[in-house]
Amino acid sequence: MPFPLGGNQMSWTTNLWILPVSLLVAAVAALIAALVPYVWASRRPKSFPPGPKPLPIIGNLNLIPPSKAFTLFHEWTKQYGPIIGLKFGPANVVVLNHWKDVQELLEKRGHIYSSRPANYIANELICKNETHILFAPYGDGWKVLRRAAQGLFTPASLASVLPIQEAEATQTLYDILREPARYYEHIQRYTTAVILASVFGQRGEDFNSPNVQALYDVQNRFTALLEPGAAPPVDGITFLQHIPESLAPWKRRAKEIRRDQRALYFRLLNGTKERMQRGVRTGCFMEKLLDDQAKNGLDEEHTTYLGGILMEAGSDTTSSTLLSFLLALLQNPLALRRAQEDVDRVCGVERSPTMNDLDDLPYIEACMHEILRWRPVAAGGIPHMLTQTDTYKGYIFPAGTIFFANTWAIHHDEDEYDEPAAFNPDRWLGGNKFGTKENISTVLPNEGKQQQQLLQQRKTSYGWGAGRRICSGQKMAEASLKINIAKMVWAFDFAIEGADADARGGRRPDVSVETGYQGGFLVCPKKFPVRIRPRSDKHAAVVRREWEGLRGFYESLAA
Ligand code: HEM
Repeated sequence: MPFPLGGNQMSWTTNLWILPVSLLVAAVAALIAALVPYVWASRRPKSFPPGPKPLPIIGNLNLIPPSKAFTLFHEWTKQYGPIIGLKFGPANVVVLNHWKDVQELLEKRGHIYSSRPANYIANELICKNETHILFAPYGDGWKVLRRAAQGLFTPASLASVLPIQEAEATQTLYDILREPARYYEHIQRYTTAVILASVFGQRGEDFNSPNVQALYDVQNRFTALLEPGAAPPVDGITFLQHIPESLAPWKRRAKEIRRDQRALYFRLLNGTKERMQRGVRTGCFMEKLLDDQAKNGLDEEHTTYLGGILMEAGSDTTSSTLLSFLLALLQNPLALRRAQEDVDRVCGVERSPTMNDLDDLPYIEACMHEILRWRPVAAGGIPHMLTQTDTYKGYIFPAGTIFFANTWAIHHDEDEYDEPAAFNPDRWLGGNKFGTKENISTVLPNEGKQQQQLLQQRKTSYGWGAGRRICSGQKMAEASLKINIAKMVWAFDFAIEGADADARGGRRPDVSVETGYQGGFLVCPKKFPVRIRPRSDKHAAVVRREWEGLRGFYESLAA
């Protein structure tokens, strides 16, 4: 039957030609119809904060680099001010670059600024059923997970983890003494081993241990898949979610990550369960979680994932920060000497620092604050989503707007900090609680009440996020950072590889966040050349002796 277009005088060949053209026209019309809502949605909303002009459909995505966008946003503050409004396709995005706005919005108005944006790959393909506390939307599911997680972070639980953190830091010194060239892996091992022991009661003896390896492998693949460009923009242009798996390699990758992640998390949980069945308990967090499963309202799946995700959240965040610290020492050798004076004053050469010493080590504390400021590990912030329309400083933020607290800009603000690009722990001394320029954070009596209140609520670091989603593991991470910083500077001299005694010459490492750091979601230095030597034979002997003394402790944990 001829195609009824153009009358009966048309030949059959013309009809055959018209058929595909009309199909094409219909397809193009359907595509245009499908895209119209996206073109419409990529326009800037009314009274939105200033920002670059968006393009149809993609909005400002053409301007956003695949990683380290936080430095670009910081740069843009000169043009647009501290609150920047952007369009990521149809999504409204606001970047907050000043701590005061983070405090006013994410913190004070936390009841509406605490959800997470849709993340199809993380929430629907990899960690289904709201099992991932970091990605879960604000609501009952997240609240149950958060409440259960808090069990690990009560003062009593945190105190019970301190001996593990100290023991693992002692092993890290021993590992670095034996194999200084593998310093990077030894530090990565430390953070995973602490969570393996405190959460699962299991041992992460070496970076090559199967569980440590499996964690970093799955974690790296997971974060790589979430990087912009690794998959089509399925959260903005949602019909792309329906691409069949045979045409979507990213779906296959997600499936494989899910398979390997589940295998690891269930293997760990089963290991803990088997040990409990044999009547052996280490007091780890999973034991409590399994005992209280009914009370916590967590099923097997959510219990397993909570443990696994604590390991994810606590591993490369803390290790990347410690690695940045070593890099910083190469930029500022004076800070190393000052830190060594601090620990020597308290410990001498007979023993390395312990948890009990930390309150007497102000320079070590200053080093921790400074490294969190200089190289905040989640520098661009973890996105928060607004759940109802809000107004602020004359702007209107529609419900669903995504907020980033740009920690990089907050902590590199030249109005707040002297020479923000320099690693200088001294800025935190002399009672300077925020490491800021003189007097800038002082609460003045003649200041308005609201301003006074704001200054009183200021956080030392915004590197832990803000509001109801603030990092649950902050206290645990701080203890890890301080004990490792204290022990490492006590035991070793860190210098530029190939340099003379005054650290002149040699292979200068690249400290630039742009070029010396890996791409990706977390700010982690690339492996850098560093010469690590024990400060003396005596220091080396103490490191060996202290490690030997802890053998029994390590053996109490399952391999
Ligand atoms: C230097 C180390 C660490 C840094 C800088 C860090 C930073 C952060 C940041 C920025 C967030 C997002 C906060 C927000 O959305 O406002 C976060 C969330 C979280 N962190 Fe950490 N973190 C660290 C270590 C840890 C450790 C050791 C643990 C646990 C063992 C942990 C557990 C969590 C959890 C469970 C969340 C999810 C909170 C939620 O969405 O409700 N973190 N962390």
